[in-house]
Amino acid sequence: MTKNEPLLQMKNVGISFGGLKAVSAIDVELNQGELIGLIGPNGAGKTTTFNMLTGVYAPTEGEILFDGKSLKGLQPFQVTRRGISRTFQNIRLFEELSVLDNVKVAYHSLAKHSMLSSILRLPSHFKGEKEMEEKSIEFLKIFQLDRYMNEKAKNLPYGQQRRLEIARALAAGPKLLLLDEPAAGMNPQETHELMELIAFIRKKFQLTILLIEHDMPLVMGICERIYVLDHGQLIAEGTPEVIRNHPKVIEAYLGEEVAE
Ligand SMILES: Nc1ncnc2c1ncn2[C@@H]1O[C@H](COP(=O)(O)OP(=O)(O)OP(=O)(O)O)[C@@H](O)[C@H]1O
Repeated sequence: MTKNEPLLQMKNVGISFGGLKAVSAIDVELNQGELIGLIGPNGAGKTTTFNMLTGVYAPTEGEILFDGKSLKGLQPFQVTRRGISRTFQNIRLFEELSVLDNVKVAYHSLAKHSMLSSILRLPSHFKGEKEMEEKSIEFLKIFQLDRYMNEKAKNLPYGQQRRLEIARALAAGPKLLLLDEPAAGMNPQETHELMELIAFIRKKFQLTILLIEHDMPLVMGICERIYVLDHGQLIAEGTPEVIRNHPKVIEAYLGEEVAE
């Protein structure tokens, strides 16, 4: 990737499920370090877009370039290794595992030490394991979750479970972080803390972030630019100010949420 090239380029990317065009030839560009929103009414194609970016679905049209290289044909774990991590709309933690193990699992998926050394329990395995544990604890500290590290994930309060999901996504060392409705189900206080956390991790880890969110004050408050999807089409793109006043966006939302 040259210095001025976007980190992510979606060129005419779309996908059909049978007769339904869920996403239709969209163009999205994210520059290194940007925090960008992806909004739209229910069923607009936002999560489907994330699924195409992470190798869950293969686009039926267009191409996706990440860090200058095509993502075509990659499986989700390969996309993670290239540097794209995500969280899910419905929290997906290993509920019965400890908070610490939930983060360690993310390291395991990237582990450099070989399967053989792990089976044979060679010294390199223990070194790798110890390093993973130390790094995982570091992440938990950043998210103020270290005091819960031996607790089962399912026992954490809801807002903390969402934070743990983000911690786990970050443990994979992404360049691009995709957050799918991270504030869903949070109370205003938790949402406010989440906004601060997103701003903080973005700086600390020099991340580029794409954020799906229905909480308009949150999106308008922290995103530099916003893409708006409606019925699988990209209907607008621009700064929060532009989006707030965009006739097509107001129409898609029936003028309510965005104008507030
Ligand atoms: N695997 C699939 N098979 C068939 N249709 C699908 C599949 N995945 C998504 N769709 C359809 O694609 C459209 C877009 O769905 P998507 O979940 O991306 O919307 P969304 O914008 O994320 O909505 P929400 O805000 O409700 O989460 C919907 O009509 C949905 O039913």
